[in-house]
Amino acid sequence: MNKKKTITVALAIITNDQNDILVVRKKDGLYFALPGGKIEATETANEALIRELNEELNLSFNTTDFTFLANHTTKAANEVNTMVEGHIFLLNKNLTQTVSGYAEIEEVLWLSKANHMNYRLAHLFTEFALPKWLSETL
Ligand SMILES: Nc1nc2c([nH]c(=O)n2[C@H]2C[C@H](O)[C@@H](COP(=O)(O)OP(=O)(O)OP(=O)(O)O)O2)c(=O)[nH]1
Repeated sequence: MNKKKTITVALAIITNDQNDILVVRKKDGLYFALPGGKIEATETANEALIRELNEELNLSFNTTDFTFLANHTTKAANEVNTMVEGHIFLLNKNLTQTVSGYAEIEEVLWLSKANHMNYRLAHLFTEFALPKWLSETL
């Protein structure tokens, strides 16, 4: 039988004062996705998130800056025959600083309610974050 692989990731929903959401696109990636990445065996989801945000965006946070929202499992973006299990966290305050991408990040974008339909978004984003954001229940 063809058993699908599952990748476990920690992801952040980060907003600014305009209630835009921060999304990133990796080099060679087709989809914009929530920032974050794979959880290593030695760390909690929250610790992985802090590490990944530092590596990808050079942002420094404490674990208490985030509230855990939910786990959501769906089809992985950019990977064949793979599922992704996202541990999704919300940043407790709006981000006010300018953000740039580092390491494997090609593009960083503030997604607005006016422009989100113009971008190809990872399944996890469209299934989990988008409906909550649009209905203002984040
Ligand atoms: N960051 C992020 N990754 C996602 C989302 N949806 C989704 O399927 N993925 C997939 C894409 C990648 O296969 C995987 C995350 O891997 P990654 O490459 O960001 O993680 P990493 O930096 O720890 O990985 P590595 O390449 O160093 O091994 O999860 C999402 O919304 N955000």
